[in-house]
Amino acid sequence: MQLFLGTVLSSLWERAPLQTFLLLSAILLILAQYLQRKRQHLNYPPGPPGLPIVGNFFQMDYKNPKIHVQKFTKKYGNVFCMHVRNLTFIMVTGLPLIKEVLVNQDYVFIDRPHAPIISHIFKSLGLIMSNGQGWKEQRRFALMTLRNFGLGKKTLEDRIREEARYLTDAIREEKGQPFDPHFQIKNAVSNIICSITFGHRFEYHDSQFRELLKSLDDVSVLSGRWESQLFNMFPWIMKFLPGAHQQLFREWKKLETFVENVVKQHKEDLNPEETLDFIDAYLKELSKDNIHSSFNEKNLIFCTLDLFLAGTETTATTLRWALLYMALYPEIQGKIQAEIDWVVGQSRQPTMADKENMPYTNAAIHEVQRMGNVIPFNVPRVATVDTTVAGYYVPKGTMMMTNLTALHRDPNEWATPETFNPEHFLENGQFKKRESFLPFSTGKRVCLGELLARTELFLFFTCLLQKFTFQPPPNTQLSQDFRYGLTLSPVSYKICALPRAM
Ligand code: HEM
Repeated sequence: MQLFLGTVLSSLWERAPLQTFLLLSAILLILAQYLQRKRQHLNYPPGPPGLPIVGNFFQMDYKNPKIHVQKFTKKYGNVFCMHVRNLTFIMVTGLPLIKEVLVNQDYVFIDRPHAPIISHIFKSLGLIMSNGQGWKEQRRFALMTLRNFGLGKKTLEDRIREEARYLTDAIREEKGQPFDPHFQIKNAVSNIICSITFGHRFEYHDSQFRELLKSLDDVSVLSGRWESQLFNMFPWIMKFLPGAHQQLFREWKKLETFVENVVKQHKEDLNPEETLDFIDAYLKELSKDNIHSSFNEKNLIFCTLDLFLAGTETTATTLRWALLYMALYPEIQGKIQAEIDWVVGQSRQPTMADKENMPYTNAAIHEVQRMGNVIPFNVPRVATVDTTVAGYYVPKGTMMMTNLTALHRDPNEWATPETFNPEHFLENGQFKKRESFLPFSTGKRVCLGELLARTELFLFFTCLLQKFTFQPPPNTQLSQDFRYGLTLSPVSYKICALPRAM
């Protein structure tokens, strides 16, 4: 049949290429409309009509997805549907619907989708992209081990404060001259999760570790490229074609090899009497020899990689936004410094106990997270059974995205949604929690590192502002431009860190 069609088409093409092209386009359009009507008939959420095979691929803005998401939300409402080849995904907007998906129907949407690119990189292992019993076991173990290594306790707080001292020393070395704080911040943040997982920190001048952080950065940027999205559609072709996705795989492999070597070293040095870090704790779990559990060496490597990736990228990006906003809003920076001086002074480092006496600083950190919005559409979920959302039919296997961007910029919720304004989190001078603020998501799959991230953000931020005033370099206009990847991050910028007079 295919051969017959192919022969007919090629002879038509030879005789009348233009007419054949028009005929084919008309057939494709009719087919697209037919599929669209079929979807409406089944009460699928509305959405832009797509082309056969490629679906809505060409209607998406890969550099700034906010643009097409905003456009389609305006046109089709708070639940709209798009598809790219055989992947169908739905975007929900607005707090009630986000809660419906992440909280009320948490067990329906508990799993992650297995789009080709996700399966290729994460192999359905680890913490972020695993599902089912394996995910439950790994998440429980990771949470317990993080607590055993000081999460929520003084020991980890002291570790972060010590790292903040290294960071302030490194920034002081810049002598108030313009510099890009990207890698110093990334190194400092990464050292916290590295000391929990690998058992040690890395010097800021360690060129090998710098290379690794660069790979992490590349992984984040390259995942947002259109070639990586094309891999989701045609993995069997894209596997052989050059492009950003191939570099993404190479950079990820470098990270994987690094962790494999660290695990190998830990196996050689393992002392049954001592558990020094996450890898040691996991190796001991492996020695329990429960063949039915999800604990195995491959999963150890992927859990460690996930902690390294998630524990570095998001928090470091948030802190980069924080310094940028401080330089852009000197008055707000001045108020935060006044609060730090009043509550902490200059003779000691800030501690977590200071937080409750520092409502303005706490509000400013929340505002950095609202404006920075580092995970704009949350990490995707998938419907594990057929269900309905807002009355629309959502079949099993549909990818579900939750629109945190619209939530964090909702003009009905925030007085000045597009402007940095810590007052959003204050009431009568006291810190006020906001329901429409979900940077760590919510429900059973909420960010596993939320407590760690909050502790790091507060301590790094206050320690830096205690010692420096951040300013744009002379005659320079700092921009709030961003780049999309695994996280939404500011484009590289240079800044001056002027030591504060003591
Ligand atoms: C400002 C910093 C951070 C932000 C904004 C953030 C945000 C998020 C979000 C939105 C999710 C998806 C949750 C969902 O699907 O509902 C997530 C998942 C996750 N985060 Fe974070 N995160 C941050 C820091 C961290 C840190 C420091 C760690 C390190 C321990 C971490 C580890 C994870 C892991 C392992 C997951 C996957 C959880 C699962 O699927 O069960 N995150 N994070």
